Amino acid sequence: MNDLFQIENFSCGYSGKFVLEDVSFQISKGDFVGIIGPNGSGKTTLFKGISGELPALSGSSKLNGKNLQKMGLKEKATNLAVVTQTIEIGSMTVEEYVLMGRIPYRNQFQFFETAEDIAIAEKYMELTGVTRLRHKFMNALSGGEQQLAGIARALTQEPQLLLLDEPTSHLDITHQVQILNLIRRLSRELGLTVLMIIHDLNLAGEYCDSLIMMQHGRMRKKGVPAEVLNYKDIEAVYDTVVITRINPVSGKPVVFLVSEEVIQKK
Ligand SMILES: Nc1ncnc2c1ncn2[C@@H]1O[C@H](COP(=O)(O)OP(=O)(O)OP(=O)(O)O)[C@@H](O)[C@H]1O
Repeated sequence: MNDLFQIENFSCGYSGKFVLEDVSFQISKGDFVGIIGPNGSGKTTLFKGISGELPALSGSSKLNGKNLQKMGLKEKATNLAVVTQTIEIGSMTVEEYVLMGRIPYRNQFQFFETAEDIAIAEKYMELTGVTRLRHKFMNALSGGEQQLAGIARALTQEPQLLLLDEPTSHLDITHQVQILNLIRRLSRELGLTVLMIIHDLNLAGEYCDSLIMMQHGRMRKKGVPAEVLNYKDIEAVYDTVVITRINPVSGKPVVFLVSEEVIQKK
């Protein structure tokens, strides 16, 4: 088996109350998996469970067979990187912020970054398009620019598993496509394994190898985009009328919304 990540019968929540229940799935190395589902369906809670921010109420999540909940901080940080929706920025430059991704690799008596650390940070700043912002303070960036710097830092961590919570929510279409193309490429070429929460069903369908659809804190469906993005499941989960078609160029599913006014005229 080449599963890099396995989560089994996993449940977690807040103040000991279940929010996420009995989630099980596996991800192979190099797979790009999207998590979709309506607001409040448990997507971010799942990430908090995987990263160990929330304790497991039952079940386990394993990376390379090792229980993530039991991993030490340093070991976890060299294996797992998380980009959350809100970025803790403080007053530091983009370059300093991105270089923080190398901290887990420092030994006990090392206070400064190495030439290798700098080269790795440079590479990912370039790939994410933030090199031109390197001397700017993080708190002087737009939401989208902060998001790009957050992704640059997570990639600089060179994790095996990358968790991205809505990485494109503040980005214009140029940067959405640039970032998703980059992640796609890194997963194909370097074997980076990615789990990404994404609300845009069309981007999810276009870019992800497979999708996990969440509903009421449970996993409703998992499969390739064509299996998951069908109108019956989408309408049941989102309580919204949709039409699905196939993108004539990519062959991937596309979801159209229809306004109430048009539905009433039909
Ligand atoms: N800190 C918290 N304490 C208690 N309940 C919480 C907390 N954070 C989230 N919840 C609850 O857990 C449920 C799932 O929330 P979660 O943030 O995982 O949803 P989500 O699918 O990521 O939603 P969204 O798409 O809006 O980001 C919601 O009902 C939410 O109110």
